[in-house]
Amino acid sequence: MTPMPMGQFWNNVGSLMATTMFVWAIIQQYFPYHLRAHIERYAHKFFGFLNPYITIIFPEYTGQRLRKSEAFTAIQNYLSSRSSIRAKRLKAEAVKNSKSLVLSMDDNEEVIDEFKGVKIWWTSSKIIPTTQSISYYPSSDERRFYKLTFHRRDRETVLDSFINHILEEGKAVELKNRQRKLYMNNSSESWWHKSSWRHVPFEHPANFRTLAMDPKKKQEIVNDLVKFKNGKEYYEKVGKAWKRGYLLYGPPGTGKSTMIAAMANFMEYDVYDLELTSVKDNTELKKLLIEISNKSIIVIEDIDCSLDLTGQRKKKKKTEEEGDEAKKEIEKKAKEEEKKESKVTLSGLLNFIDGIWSACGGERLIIFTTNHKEKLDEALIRRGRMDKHIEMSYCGFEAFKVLAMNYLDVAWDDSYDKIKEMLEDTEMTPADVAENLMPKYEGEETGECFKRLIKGLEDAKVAADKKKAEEEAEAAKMAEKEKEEKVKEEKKKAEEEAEAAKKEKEKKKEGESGEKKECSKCNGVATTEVKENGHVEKKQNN
Ligand SMILES: Nc1ncnc2c1ncn2[C@@H]1O[C@H](COP(=O)(O)OP(=O)(O)OP(=O)(O)O)[C@@H](O)[C@H]1O
Ligand SMILES: [Mg+2]
Repeated sequence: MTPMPMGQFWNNVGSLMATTMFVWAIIQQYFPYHLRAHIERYAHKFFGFLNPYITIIFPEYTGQRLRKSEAFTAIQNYLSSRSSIRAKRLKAEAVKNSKSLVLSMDDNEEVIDEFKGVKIWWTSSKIIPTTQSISYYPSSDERRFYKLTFHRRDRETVLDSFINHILEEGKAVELKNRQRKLYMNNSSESWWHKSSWRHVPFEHPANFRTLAMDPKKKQEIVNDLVKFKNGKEYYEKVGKAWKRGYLLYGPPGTGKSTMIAAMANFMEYDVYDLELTSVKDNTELKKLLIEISNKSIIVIEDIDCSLDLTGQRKKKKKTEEEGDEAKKEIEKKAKEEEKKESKVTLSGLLNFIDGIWSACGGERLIIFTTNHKEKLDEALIRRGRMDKHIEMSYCGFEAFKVLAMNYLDVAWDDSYDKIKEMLEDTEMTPADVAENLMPKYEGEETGECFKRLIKGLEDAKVAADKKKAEEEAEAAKMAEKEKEEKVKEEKKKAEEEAEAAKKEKEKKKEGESGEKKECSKCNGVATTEVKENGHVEKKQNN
């Protein structure tokens, strides 16, 4: 048999395709829906019989688009190392302080992979819905996916070992290229954002070595973090979600935010900085929670100022005195403000931290910071929600030694004993100590910096003493005022009592003179006094 010429072959393929498309168009036009479904099923079977290739789809999101699929991310990372060799259109992303680029396949690209002699095709695609629906979230309908195609004779190799291989490799690549990120939540008004979080690379240089605090306390925190990081099995064993809450409290400038950054660097976690005031309501809070990845720190700074978490909304101001127009205007403004105001409640936040949803994903730290621990609701900081309470306090001598090393590169010297005494005597935040220690011009001497600190401490002491004296004077004034008030009150009470006694006496006197009159009336006849309806009647005795 003579082989078919190439031109004729392509002619035949072309006409076959044209016929198929024509037949399909007719079917779509004239066949009722249920018949079409039957035809489609059989057509699939028929083509499946002819087509020896199997495909597996890995969509980007799982569970009704709530969570990003781990498999998708792993494949993305795995392919990033492969596509640089084979794909022609690549997407580039800078990682690790922009020192290297990670390349991944662009949409609708294909790469050919090989594993144990088996040939595999990867395609990256996205489906853009054809329906002209009007949506607030135009881009959120795009569905990206990876398609894996292989010959059916390689089914075992692919399903049994290749898929495991890519997941492991993908995770390894992710670890290698991981650029940690700092996330912030999008305002609920910015509906055009696909995700609820935006991010920038996390590049804070803080670490536990440079963090100034009592070394024992610092070591305790480090031990706690290490225990948490290695605690996957332990948490499973005790049936607890793999998360831990820290409450950092203390005056401004004592290193709470610095501690968070040091923790993130130590644990190699991403940081999610949650701004509660821009979260619309509890449902949105849950949505944010679901999108948070594992190995992360969720931070809510200044929790006492974030929201009115008692569930009480601001009371409307009285507008009675205002004119009608002004009243309407004020009401309109109040309504607008209420619309903008976050409706997140305390119970919503409690559930966010320790509710059923909080167990979606693991290996998470939740950190609250506050300047006023006493203002927080008991339920919010109970163990289980905030497991460890860490007080960040004023700069002690140990903390000072760390700062001196950080800022001036000097170890402790006995000649500065004065500073030690002063630090014990004065309350100065590490932020202030650090600022005093920092050289102010190129080549400034260490001694100069210490002198500045001593001067700063002296000033702080004078200011603190002055403040204390003022407070004491104020307290004495208040006490004096209270005493005066008390004396006044007692005097008033005594006067009132005297007045009441006087009135009573007069009443009694009046009563007696009345009785005497009656007696003169009854002229020696024995009588009995009977009180009836408030009237006094005299009845003659029998
Ligand atoms: N314990 C500390 N160790 C090292 N540096 C510190 C420490 N505390 C404060 N600092 C320095 O002071 C600056 C302010 O500290 P930080 O922002 O961490 O304070 P904070 O407690 O978060 O304050 P606030 O309550 O106002 O948010 C930091 O930039 C840091 O350089
Ligand atoms: Mg802070």
